[in-house]
Amino acid sequence: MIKTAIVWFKTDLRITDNETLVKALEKSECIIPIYCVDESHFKETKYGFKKTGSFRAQFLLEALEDLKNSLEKLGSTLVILKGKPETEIPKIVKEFKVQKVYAKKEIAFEEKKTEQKVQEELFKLKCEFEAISTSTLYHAEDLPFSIKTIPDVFTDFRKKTEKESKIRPCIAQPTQIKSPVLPQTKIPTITELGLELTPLDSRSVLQFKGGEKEALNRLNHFFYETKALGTYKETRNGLVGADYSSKFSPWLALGCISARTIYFEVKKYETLFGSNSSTYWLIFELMWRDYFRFMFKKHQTKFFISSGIKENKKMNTNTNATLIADWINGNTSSDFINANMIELKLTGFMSNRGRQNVASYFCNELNLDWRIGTAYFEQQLIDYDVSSNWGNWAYIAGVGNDPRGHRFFNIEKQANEYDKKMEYRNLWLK
Ligand SMILES: Cc1cc2nc3c(=O)[nH]c(=O)nc-3n(C[C@H](O)[C@H](O)[C@H](O)COP(=O)(O)OP(=O)(O)OC[C@H]3O[C@@H](n4cnc5c(N)ncnc54)[C@H](O)[C@@H]3O)c2cc1C
Repeated sequence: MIKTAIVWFKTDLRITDNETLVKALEKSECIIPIYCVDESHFKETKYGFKKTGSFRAQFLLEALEDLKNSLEKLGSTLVILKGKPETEIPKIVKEFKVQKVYAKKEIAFEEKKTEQKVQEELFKLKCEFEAISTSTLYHAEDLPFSIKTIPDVFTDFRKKTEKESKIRPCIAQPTQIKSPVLPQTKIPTITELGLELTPLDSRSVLQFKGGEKEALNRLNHFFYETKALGTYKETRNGLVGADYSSKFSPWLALGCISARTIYFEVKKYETLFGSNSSTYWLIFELMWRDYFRFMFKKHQTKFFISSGIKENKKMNTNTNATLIADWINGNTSSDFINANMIELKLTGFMSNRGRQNVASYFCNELNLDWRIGTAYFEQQLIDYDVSSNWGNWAYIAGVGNDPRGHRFFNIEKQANEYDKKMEYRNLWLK
């Protein structure tokens, strides 16, 4: 038994189905829950956009507040550290004679690099480190493939995985947490992060609020209050309103809810109200989320280079600032693109249908370097998730996992099909 361990929260801001937290509690007498506010997450990237914009930052701060409250109810708290994890975590290790640090396992390049740096510093202090995979529906070890042999075509991955792999049960939340006397720390304000709170636009699909409690409220609303889950497959290409799709993405991105929790709740819903193609389709979409994560594990940094996972494919390198600004501000020649881009700018959210269209427009009609559009999404999206964002963009740019090679959306046709009555365009353009 270890005397004191740290639980380093990152994008797993929940206490239910959090294996990292539960494992640390099982193996140690007391734990120190920490979160590191790393300034570099709020700086500009090489593409000239912020790494985190105000919508996601605000959502993150709310999620931290909620996690802190939950931990306090269990007898502990959340220690907020400000600075680089590799500098700040060792300070706590020294002060509290911590023997082991538990954290969520990372898959993307920058996050893995930080994980490594922390590990190196801990090694010098003879402090152990364990990273645990907690963000996917299927555990990587339970897949019918090794990471290297996961097919580059989603359908091949899905069919075999559905047939041969099982989803592990959720892990119950702890009932009590023992911690040493910990310093009272403050969650920063959005201004302290160098950002400004953007007032909520009344046309926003939802008043997103960060935290596990809000994630569960949203699940309850979508599954039970409205039973919108039962018609999800028919409504999921919608553009207006809260319930055409689940809107789980911001909570999933920060780990306020686990994909497994959603899965088992779908199973419960199916027992109560029956299964249909809609209940299945939500799980199907969660498998896409898993897939991009596993693709990141397989191809690593390739998703950040111009040719993506397509060796040496020549791509547009155009960085025309006027075209980019017109796309961002909704000043293009397409009213459908403009409506979507204005929604993103003013709310931090855009439907999946919208995302596909604006990404295709950026790559295929404006012929710009796809990574610039991706980086703008990274700043702006309330639900930004490294693998889902870069993976989907690469897919549309024709350098990712699209078996067709290159998808070209006919924007006018899409607008006529999905916004026949101009309801969406009128909402954002008038
Ligand atoms: C260019 C582009 C960029 C995107 N960037 C992101 C991103 O940064 N973060 C993000 O979470 N999703 C991203 N998506 C995927 C998808 O658009 C959003 O997950 C979805 O619109 C969120 O709304 P929802 O929660 O109501 O989805 P629902 O339709 O209710 O789906 C349920 C969940 O399934 C997952 N999911 C659905 N579609 C996809 C998909 N295509 N890829 C991966 N996971 C999916 C999400 O976790 C989602 O919350 C992107 C898609 C495109 C085309």
